[in-house]
Amino acid sequence: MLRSKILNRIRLLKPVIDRRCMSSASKTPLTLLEVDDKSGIATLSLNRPPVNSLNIDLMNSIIESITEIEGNKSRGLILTSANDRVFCAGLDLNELHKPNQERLKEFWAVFQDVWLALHLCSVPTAAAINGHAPAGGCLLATACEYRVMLPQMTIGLNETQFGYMAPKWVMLSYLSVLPRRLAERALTQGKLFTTAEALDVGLVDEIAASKEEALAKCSTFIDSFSKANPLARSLTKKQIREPDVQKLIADRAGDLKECLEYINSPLLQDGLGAYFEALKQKSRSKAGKS
Ligand SMILES: CCCCCC/C=C\CC(=O)SCCNC(=O)CCNC(=O)[C@H](O)C(C)(C)COP(=O)(O)OP(=O)(O)OC[C@H]1O[C@@H](n2cnc3c(N)ncnc32)[C@H](O)[C@@H]1OP(=O)(O)O
Repeated sequence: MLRSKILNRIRLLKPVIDRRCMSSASKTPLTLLEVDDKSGIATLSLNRPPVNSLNIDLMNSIIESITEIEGNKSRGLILTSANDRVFCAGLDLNELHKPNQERLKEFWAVFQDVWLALHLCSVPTAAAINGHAPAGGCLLATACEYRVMLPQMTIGLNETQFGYMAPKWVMLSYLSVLPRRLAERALTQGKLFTTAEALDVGLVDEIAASKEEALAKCSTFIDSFSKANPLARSLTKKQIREPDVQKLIADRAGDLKECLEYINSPLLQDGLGAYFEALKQKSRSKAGKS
């Protein structure tokens, strides 16, 4: 009785996800999903060159893969990148800069969905962070239960550096990993932590010398649940994560409204435009040098 009550409650908490993965214009798969026959662990690799920036298609592809992993009885999920320099560059700035308003609404709803899907994923989750993970990339990593990172990369919620304030639920993801005082300072500074700093403050759990080692450490973490009953484990995770999730689910429309106003404000658009242009300039001068 109690169990079915809890299950019903959890079902209500789960976002309704009814989207099919859309292929990009180039028809390359935006995510690669492999399930290891022996271990039963699924590895989901982000595969949107050049930097796995999160557009609607990539986020839908992640959601679809998570749904598949939950349905196919995988024992755990490892999130990683097919790119060996960048785990995920965060939200696709093309979606935020001078946006089409209808598309922006869809984009924000899918962004909320992808976080909810990963944050509430019923199987154990770990991120093998084999490249830089700024902003939305950091958010994906912190939605996972465990993080292993390669040396000499950066990770953090750097939104204030390009003029944005992260939404409350994005901040909560940080607060679930970092002590409050540290999270406040890092968020207000828009700090990007180096791998060594991230380990020091507990933003990542381990450092690995190679992607293979990171994947192995993530598998070991997932194996650590072998003695736990899967249903009891997933219900426990959801109960603990519920307060953060409820804040967003209870007011998705309010979050969307706030974000649209915020993104469309001229000051933010100007700041974002300058930031994006500087990124493009840096990329051009790098290409010129090589
Ligand atoms: C309510 C307001 C919204 C709040 C929402 C809160 C949550 C998340 C917000 C975000 O995620 S916004 C995105 C923030 N992302 C960043 O600040 C990262 C920016 N990128 C980088 O720092 C670097 O690109 C990198 C990830 C460290 C990789 O460096 P690398 O040297 O390998 O590559 P680059 O030469 O810099 O870039 C290659 C190519 O990719 C383009 N690009 C990079 N990042 C993005 C991006 N986020 N969106 C779109 N495009 C991106 C970059 O311009 C280059 O393109 P070309 O100029 O060569 O065409």
